Amino acid sequence: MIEVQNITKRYGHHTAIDRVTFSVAKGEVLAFLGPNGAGKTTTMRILTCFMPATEGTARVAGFDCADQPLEVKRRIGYLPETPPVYQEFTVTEYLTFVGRLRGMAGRNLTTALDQSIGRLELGTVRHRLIGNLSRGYRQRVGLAQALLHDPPVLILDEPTVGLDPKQIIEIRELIKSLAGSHSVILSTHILPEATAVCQRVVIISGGRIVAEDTPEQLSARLRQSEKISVTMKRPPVDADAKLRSIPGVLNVFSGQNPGTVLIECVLGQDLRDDIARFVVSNGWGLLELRTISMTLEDVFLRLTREEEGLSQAAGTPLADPAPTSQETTQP
Ligand SMILES: Nc1ncnc2c1ncn2[C@@H]1O[C@H](COP(=O)(O)OP(=O)(O)OP(=O)(O)O)[C@@H](O)[C@H]1O
Repeated sequence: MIEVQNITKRYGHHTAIDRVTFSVAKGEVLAFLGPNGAGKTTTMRILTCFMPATEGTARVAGFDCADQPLEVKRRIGYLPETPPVYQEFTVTEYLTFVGRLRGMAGRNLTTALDQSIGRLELGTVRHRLIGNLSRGYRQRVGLAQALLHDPPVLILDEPTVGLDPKQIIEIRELIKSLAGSHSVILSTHILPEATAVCQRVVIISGGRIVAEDTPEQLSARLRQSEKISVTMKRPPVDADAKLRSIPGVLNVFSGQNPGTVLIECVLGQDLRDDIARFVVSNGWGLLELRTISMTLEDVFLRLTREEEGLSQAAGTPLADPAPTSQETTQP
């Protein structure tokens, strides 16, 4: 339903997104997860035909976002980060206005309005001015306008930001209820949101996709990953490279504490013995060696710490991450 192929967007000399590729199937809810400035909004704006990509193609329901924007927009409901609501309108006035912009009229419009108001539980406030509504209700009005024309594709940019916990749960439940009948991209920087609501997660950092999988697979890989933290008294400058030569070692990351490294090992192999012998036989002074378990959050942080030297190739699987010199060894 959504096909994004190698899109790059440059603002002047700044590359906001770099060869981003992903797809969303019919009825699937995809989380687009990344820290601030990762390139989420830029990607959403290209998909919603707000602006063109510098390179690459984006297609929605078979239509090209750059060449067939009207066809694309007909099939998309978009909730930007700040809901595009007019404070001076009542909820009904505003949704009627949006419906007319979408070419709806008469019975069609009335039915769509009632459905949308019912779905978002806006009945009690439908005649109130939007400017007098709480942040949560305004967000619901924003969602109501996105759903009004019952589009097959929904693009929601940080839909729960600024909501209270009860409202967050309600909005998440609503998004979950859209799965199956709608293809949804949910942009978020909140990891639990991605795992709670979505069937698949794309992690973007520094404008590049650094991981893509189901939340279950991401978690499972981490649970099964073998991670060993080693602290040495006298490691040589090339200790990382040397440790990487031990059979079964996938990657070695330098820790923030001098002398500490995090070693990632092949799944299912306990290399503590090999590593201990290697360090001791080289006379590096073994001070501490322990296995650590990384949570999904840890890996998300590592993958998204682009300012700290991340150099992952796009789509690199989590089980085989590229080394970064800034890795911490704390779980
Ligand atoms: N109009 C613009 N001109 C120049 N640079 C821009 C523009 N819009 C975004 N950027 C830059 O592009 C990068 C990606 O921004 P983008 O807004 O897409 O990130 P984001 O993941 O949506 O972050 P946030 O969650 O903070 O909105 C950032 O470095 C940002 O400063």
